[in-house]
Amino acid sequence: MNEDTGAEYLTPWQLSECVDGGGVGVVESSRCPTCAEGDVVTSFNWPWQTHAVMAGSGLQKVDSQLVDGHLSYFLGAVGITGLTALLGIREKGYVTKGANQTMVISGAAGACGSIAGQIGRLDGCVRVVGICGSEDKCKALVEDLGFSAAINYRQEDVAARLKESCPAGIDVYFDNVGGAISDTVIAQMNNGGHVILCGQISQYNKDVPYPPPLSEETQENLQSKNITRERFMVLNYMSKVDAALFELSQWVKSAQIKVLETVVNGIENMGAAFCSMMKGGNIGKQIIKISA
Ligand SMILES: NC(=O)C1=CN([C@@H]2O[C@H](COP(=O)(O)OP(=O)(O)OC[C@H]3O[C@@H](n4cnc5c(N)ncnc54)[C@H](OP(=O)(O)O)[C@@H]3O)[C@@H](O)[C@H]2O)C=CC1
Ligand SMILES: CCCCCC(=O)/C=C/[C@H]1[C@H](O)CC(=O)[C@@H]1CCCCCCC(=O)O
Repeated sequence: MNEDTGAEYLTPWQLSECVDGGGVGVVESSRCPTCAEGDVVTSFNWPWQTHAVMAGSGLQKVDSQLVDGHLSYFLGAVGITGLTALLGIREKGYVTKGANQTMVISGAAGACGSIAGQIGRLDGCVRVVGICGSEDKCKALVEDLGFSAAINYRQEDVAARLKESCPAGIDVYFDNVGGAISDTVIAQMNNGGHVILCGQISQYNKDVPYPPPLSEETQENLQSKNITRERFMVLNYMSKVDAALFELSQWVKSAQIKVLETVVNGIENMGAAFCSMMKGGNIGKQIIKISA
């Protein structure tokens, strides 16, 4: 929403132009050789409209069998969110089966975080601990998604609860939020650990570059313990997308990954749903359903 997004892959929304974001839908009629009526298509630049005329070149055709007809999964678990979780862990997490690793995830009950924790477990971490913003979210992580433990950062002492729930320290940290939560996690990481620098949502309203600068203490912690913390951006791994989507699809279909969504009906509720998501009103992927 800023005049300059600071990221070359995202252009700012313009006043008086239609807002856009990730979307999925069905082609109603087509004059484009690559899209036919009935095709299911997705785009990162889907206009917030009930109907739109879109250029075929900006649409990706998808196979609805990959999600057993549950089209919204193409925006979440079997889409950019699932890819972010899977490729983030595989490219930057260095998870190794049999290595007895503990993974911590911040923003753990959100779209990326809820999938990342489940993949951490499937890839071989022996403990997976989530940090999130409500008791309901903590309950969902442990009881529905199989996390080892969950910490409510709004009500609990995060440092003390991490000590309790990660008795062997932290080896891998999937960071969605940055700020004080991440400083606390990094302080308890083991030598040779890995931070997956996925996002820093707690800092997005500040006028700072990405990634936001770290405190001296946290920088010193990373250096002295030889912890890697490399920037991860899903768009840099497009050659791996097809295989990754197939893997995510298989996990979702076989219920090895459970998908959480918060669904709001009606285009008139899109703005409110977006703001709610930024404040933690969602569990899993925030979806707005425009029509069946
Ligand atoms: N690197 C990449 O390629 C990509 C990175 N991302 C990043 O992944 C992260 C998660 O995105 P996404 O899954 O879409 O969104 P989520 O579904 O996780 O929704 C955002 C969540 O962030 C949490 N949150 C908001 N403000 C704060 C805060 N100040 N401190 C701690 N938590 C906060 C809220 O949960 P709670 O109730 O727990 O506070 C909220 O539900 C973001 O940082 C995003 O930028 C996303 C896509 C690609
Ligand atoms: C033009 C297509 C963009 C598709 C990639 C994507 O999904 C980006 C999503 C951003 C969303 O619009 C808001 C965010 O928080 C997402 C990504 C932010 C990534 C954090 C920074 C990563 C980096 O630049 O290193």
